[in-house]
Amino acid sequence: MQGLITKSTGSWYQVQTPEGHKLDCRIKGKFRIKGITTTNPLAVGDVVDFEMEPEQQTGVITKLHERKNYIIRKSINLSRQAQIIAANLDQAFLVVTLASPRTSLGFIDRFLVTAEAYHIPARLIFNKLDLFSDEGLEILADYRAIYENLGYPCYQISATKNINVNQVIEVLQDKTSLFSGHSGVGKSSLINNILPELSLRTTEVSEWHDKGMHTTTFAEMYELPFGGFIIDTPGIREFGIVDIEQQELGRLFPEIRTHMENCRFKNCRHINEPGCAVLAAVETGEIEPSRYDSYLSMYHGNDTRA
Ligand SMILES: Nc1nc2c(ncn2[C@@H]2O[C@H](COP(=O)(O)OP(=O)(O)OP(=O)(O)O)[C@@H](O)[C@H]2O)c(=O)[nH]1
Ligand SMILES: [Zn+2]
Repeated sequence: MQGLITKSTGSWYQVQTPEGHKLDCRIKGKFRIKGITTTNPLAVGDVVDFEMEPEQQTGVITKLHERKNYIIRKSINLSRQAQIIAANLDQAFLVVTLASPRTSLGFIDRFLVTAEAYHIPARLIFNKLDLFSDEGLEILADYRAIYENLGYPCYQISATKNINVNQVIEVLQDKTSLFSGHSGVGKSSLINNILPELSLRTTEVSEWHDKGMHTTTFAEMYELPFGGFIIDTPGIREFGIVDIEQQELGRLFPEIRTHMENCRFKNCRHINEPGCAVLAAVETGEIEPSRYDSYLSMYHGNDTRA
């Protein structure tokens, strides 16, 4: 039988059947991804085959279907292992606030670069619109201009005052959408607004806890009544990209990607090389300084690893 993993603890997986039944499953055998070592073999969004365990209410996962994409984070320990957060995503949202808490442009850029690396369309949600001063609204307009020019759709909403949330809902239908963001930006408020019946599901979560399982660091998937799924990523502070070569980093910035073809040297790092078209575009303002700063900081971050 085929199913979709909607919840995971690392040892137990909740699998949803096409009929909507949910079943706790374990894994049989090994599931490995070529090229990277992961702490968890399967994640929410994975499509799997499973069998019922004889005389049990539980199942055994026997096969992982090929993933369209997946997103990982680096493990907290130093083992260079990665944790798969979710698989088979259609799009990823970052919930951002300009104040309490303030999301930095660097953090936004890291999220976008990660999404680019995994070929996942990304969108930005600026939340707590009701709290914005006139000055705040100007900053917001500047931020939107930066990211919309790069092709990332932006939304300005209030999750609790229900402003423009419908614009977000409109792009969720029949898609699997990941939601991420700093703690306190209102991600839970937004998801509760989108899925008012979620309080019903939180009961399920506590039942799950009674089994002695930890859900805190694992993403969770919720089905939308109008088709599609949303994936909440609690406790995930930052995504990581495993094995991204420094040479490839520029390609993950759309505006660097368009200029780098014109650099004098094929292996230009866009740092201080003569004839660098990227540096020239930073000079003219065609490339936003904050974006270029993010490129440099990520480039050097990768440098320390090598
Ligand atoms: N004024 C205002 N407050 C909001 C809005 N959205 C969320 N909040 C408040 O911000 C605080 C944090 O919201 P949460 O939804 O818990 O934030 P979160 O991002 O899920 O945070 P974690 O649960 O820690 O991951 C709460 O006090 C919310 O009521 C908004 O649009 N406007
Ligand atoms: Zn260059």
